[in-house]
Amino acid sequence: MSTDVILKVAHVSKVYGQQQRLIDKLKGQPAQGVRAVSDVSFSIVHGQTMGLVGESGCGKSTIARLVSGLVQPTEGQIELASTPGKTVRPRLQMIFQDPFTSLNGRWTIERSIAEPIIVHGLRTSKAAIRARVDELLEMVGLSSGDREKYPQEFSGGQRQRICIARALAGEPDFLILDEPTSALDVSVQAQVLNLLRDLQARLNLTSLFITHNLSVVRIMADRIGVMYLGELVEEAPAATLFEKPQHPYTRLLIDAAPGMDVEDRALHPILGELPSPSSPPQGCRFHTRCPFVQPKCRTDAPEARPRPDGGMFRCHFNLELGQGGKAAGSSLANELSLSA
Ligand SMILES: Nc1ncnc2c1ncn2[C@@H]1O[C@H](COP(=O)(O)OP(=O)(O)OP(=O)(O)O)[C@@H](O)[C@H]1O
Repeated sequence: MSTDVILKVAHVSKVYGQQQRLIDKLKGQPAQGVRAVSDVSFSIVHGQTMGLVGESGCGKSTIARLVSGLVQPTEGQIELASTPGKTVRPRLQMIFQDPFTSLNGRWTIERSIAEPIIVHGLRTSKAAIRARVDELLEMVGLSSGDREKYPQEFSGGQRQRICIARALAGEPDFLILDEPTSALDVSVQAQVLNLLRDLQARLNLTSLFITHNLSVVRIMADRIGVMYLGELVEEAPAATLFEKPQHPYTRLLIDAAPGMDVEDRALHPILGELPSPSSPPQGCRFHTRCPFVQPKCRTDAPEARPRPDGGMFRCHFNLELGQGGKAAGSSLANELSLSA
């Protein structure tokens, strides 16, 4: 692995529940598994954030669980390295969606934040641990006066700040943030995102940021991966992905997100229903909803193709803006065309 690659995910797949159910056995049917993640590859270099975006059920949280080691891949490899210059085993911390269940309600804030410091032996004396807890509280916009309080005494946004302080207390080489602001009031989301952006820059954090919100991922990530039915269908630097999406699904998601406000919480629904991950369509998985579908798409699964910016996309065709540009009232399929 090159020196500054912290996370490398190579051809990873995850099938849940592959054991044959009795009912299927009696009916003579094969075991049915949910292929939650299929042949996903990406890398994250030191100091960068990769955003993973996609509709509910596309496999984002499964990627988080695979990277954190909570579940094992059915196929493929995941390698995690330490920050350049460090010699200890790489450390990973997670920040979850729900700050209400992520903290132990019987522990003071000080105990919650001090625990990773003690477990990893990062400070040893009582005074040094306390000083570090205070420093972390200040870093996330809270104060040393909050040390003796319990999680119940804080609002959702404040609790998420405490979860962030606790995650940073372990001095992780890698952070996974799984929908860290989705459970918060809209007014609080932007504050927590601003804090995370500030910390990213100050601490040169390396992270995987999972969200179903396109505007959030645009603000937070250096690179973005777009997932559809367990597959990474496009991956590219954030700026160029939004400028020139190559996969029809990415293009439709961007087009369907008016205004791109942080408050704009969910991905806007796009045409058609999401097929079941237990029986994904043959050929290109997106063909049942693609406005540009061609006969080949129904039979052949597209390989990953390179983008000029070093990213990749999985489509047999090239997406091009039509001659007339964006005409009012016309459908997306009329504005864009595919070329082989
Ligand atoms: N433990 C499990 N056993 C069986 N199927 C599972 C399990 N966990 C997830 N799945 C299935 O795998 C697919 C991917 O789920 P996953 O939670 O990774 O998606 P997601 O994109 O994170 O969705 P959400 O945003 O709703 O959490 C879904 O069809 C889900 O029902």
